[in-house]
Amino acid sequence: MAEDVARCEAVSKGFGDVAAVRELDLHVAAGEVLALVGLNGAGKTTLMRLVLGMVRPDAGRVEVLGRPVGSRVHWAGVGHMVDTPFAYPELTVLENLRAAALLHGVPVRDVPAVVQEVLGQLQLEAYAGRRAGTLSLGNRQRVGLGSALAHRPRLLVLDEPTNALDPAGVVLLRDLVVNAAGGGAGVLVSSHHLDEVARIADRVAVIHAGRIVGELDPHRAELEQAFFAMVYQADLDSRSGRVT
Ligand SMILES: Nc1ncnc2c1ncn2[C@@H]1O[C@H](COP(=O)(O)OP(=O)(O)OP(=O)(O)O)[C@@H](O)[C@H]1O
Repeated sequence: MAEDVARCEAVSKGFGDVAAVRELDLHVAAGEVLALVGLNGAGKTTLMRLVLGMVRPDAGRVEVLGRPVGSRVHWAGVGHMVDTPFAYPELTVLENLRAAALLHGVPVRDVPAVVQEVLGQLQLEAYAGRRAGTLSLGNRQRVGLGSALAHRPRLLVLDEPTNALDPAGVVLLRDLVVNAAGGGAGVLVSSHHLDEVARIADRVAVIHAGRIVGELDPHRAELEQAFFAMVYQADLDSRSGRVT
């Protein structure tokens, strides 16, 4: 069985009186794409930020690449795009990709080839010399994805990576995610687009009110209907006191 590249055990995180993530268990195995779907405010971003060590859990344990977050996680083995795609606005696209590769530990001699490959994969060649701050949101998202992927991470965490992409970008992303998993990476990706998720995910976890309330088979028909049925049932269970 493939090793887990990310693992959450009974993880909780609150903000004031909002329980954003509640006693949540999750694992992502090497070579699989796990999609996280949920309504607005369900806890997707918070969960990803917990996995990436960007916020500290109130309770529970998060492990990345076999190490508890908070200890010596090999972060160079992780790639992510969460929240607004990160890019240094004053640097060009090429310089941003170079910086990301170096920061993620790509050996200096390999950086030019890695950057050229990513420019090609994300069809950013025409923008290589443009300052990132002058790009459209979709192209910044492509740079963010390139920065997350260039070093071939073992764990890839992408929060709604398609939200600013055009249809061509969506197709590119799909291929990149599937290829990353094919190469052995574990991918945790959130999305609001169930159709899109069905094309790339091995498993689909439904998060609702901070909990994983079930998994959907991405190959089943009527995925949307099954999603809403699961969310509705979770609300009923919670009201009837079966889940607090
Ligand atoms: N820094 C914060 N301070 C206060 N509340 C927060 C903070 N971050 C998240 N929350 C709250 O936690 C809950 C979960 O938010 P989160 O952003 O994780 O949801 P989401 O599933 O990613 O939503 P969306 O689909 O809208 O992006 C929400 O009620 C949100 O308002």
